[in-house]
Amino acid sequence: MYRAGIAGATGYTGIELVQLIHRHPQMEVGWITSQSSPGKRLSDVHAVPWDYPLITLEEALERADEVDVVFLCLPHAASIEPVRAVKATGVRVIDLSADFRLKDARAYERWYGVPHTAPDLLTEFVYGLCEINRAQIRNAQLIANPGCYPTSVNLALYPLAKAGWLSPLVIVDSKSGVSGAGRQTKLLYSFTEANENMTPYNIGHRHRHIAEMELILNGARANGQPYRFLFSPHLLPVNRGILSTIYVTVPEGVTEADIRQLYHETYAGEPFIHLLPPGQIATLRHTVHSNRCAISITPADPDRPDGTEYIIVATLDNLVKGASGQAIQNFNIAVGLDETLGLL
Ligand SMILES: NC(=O)C1=CN([C@@H]2O[C@H](COP(=O)(O)OP(=O)(O)OC[C@H]3O[C@@H](n4cnc5c(N)ncnc54)[C@H](OP(=O)(O)O)[C@@H]3O)[C@@H](O)[C@H]2O)C=CC1
Ligand SMILES: CC(=O)N[C@@H](CCC(=O)OP(=O)(O)O)C(=O)O
Repeated sequence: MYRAGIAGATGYTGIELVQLIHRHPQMEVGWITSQSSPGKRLSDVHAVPWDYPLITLEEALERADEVDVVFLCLPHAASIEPVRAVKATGVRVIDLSADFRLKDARAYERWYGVPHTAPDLLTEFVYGLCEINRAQIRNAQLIANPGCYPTSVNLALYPLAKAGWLSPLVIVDSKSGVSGAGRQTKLLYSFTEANENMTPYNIGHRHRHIAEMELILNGARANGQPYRFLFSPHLLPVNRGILSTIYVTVPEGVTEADIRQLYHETYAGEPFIHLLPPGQIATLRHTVHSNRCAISITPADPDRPDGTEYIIVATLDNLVKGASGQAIQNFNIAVGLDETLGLL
């Protein structure tokens, strides 16, 4: 049995991890932390039947060697020092924050607005996008779990980028459920503000998740100019789920059948990629509460069979494939378990 420590277990990704670990036949909870409620029990904070004691992060780090893996479910910038402490014990780390996703400290500072205090560790982390980086994830000690929006966009576009069929300007329109913002009290995320409304935010070339799209999709491209991303996220009044609508133009002569074959070949045998057949479009219900990413491919104009414009729609659950489910998948791959354990 593998024992897991969860830092930030009272947050949305943390409580999701606790639930997933309870379904996992070879994992159990070691210790869990809270910033504001140490001394209480998990069942005092969440409506769950598990009353693990909540301890401080400091105490947890002293007990890092009691577990086989530490999941860090902390706000950005709060993971950096804990990573140093856990790394020194040799225990595996899966960081759900963005602190170790980028390879370059300047990019981190540009997108996150603060200098990175452990730039030496950035290149030691593997970017845990399971379907794309599986080989590097095997046996990795330090794994940076991807962001929720970029998981949807990168899985949706990776086949096109790798084939050199992705147009240089990538326009992405995404919607996220409110849990994507974490368990916070900002007015924008209150029920009365979010409900019966839809709010675009950080639209264009402003959102920090563009850095992860650049990392994976520019990395997949064999040659040519880097892609330019226009990415417009929206706050959608549902609890969970991400839907990304992506507008692409493929080269002349590439047919819908070619594109479908490319996606089927790229994702052959992938347990968590659901490619929708012609005529179907991915919806939130295809993926909420699952670790799946659903992808649909739709020619833009039904009257132009030789048209080159397509709309790719990708959906996932931001707390599962977009966070804690992918973290478990990463753990399974890293230690050599069947990667679907606890996730089906
Ligand atoms: N929500 C989502 O859909 C996704 C989130 N992520 C990333 O995962 C991480 C966690 O997100 P999420 O679960 O939503 O966040 P939440 O705000 O819901 O939870 C944060 C957790 O961290 C604890 N905490 C807060 N500040 C500190 C601190 N300074 N030191 C130690 N513990 C602290 C909180 O404790 P308490 O509340 O008990 O005080 C809580 O347990 C973030 O980096 C986020 O960007 C990634 C993908 C998707
Ligand atoms: C709705 C909402 O606010 N979503 C968050 C994304 C949350 C997330 O995934 O954070 P990471 O950066 O760790 O990936 C946002 O747009 O900032």
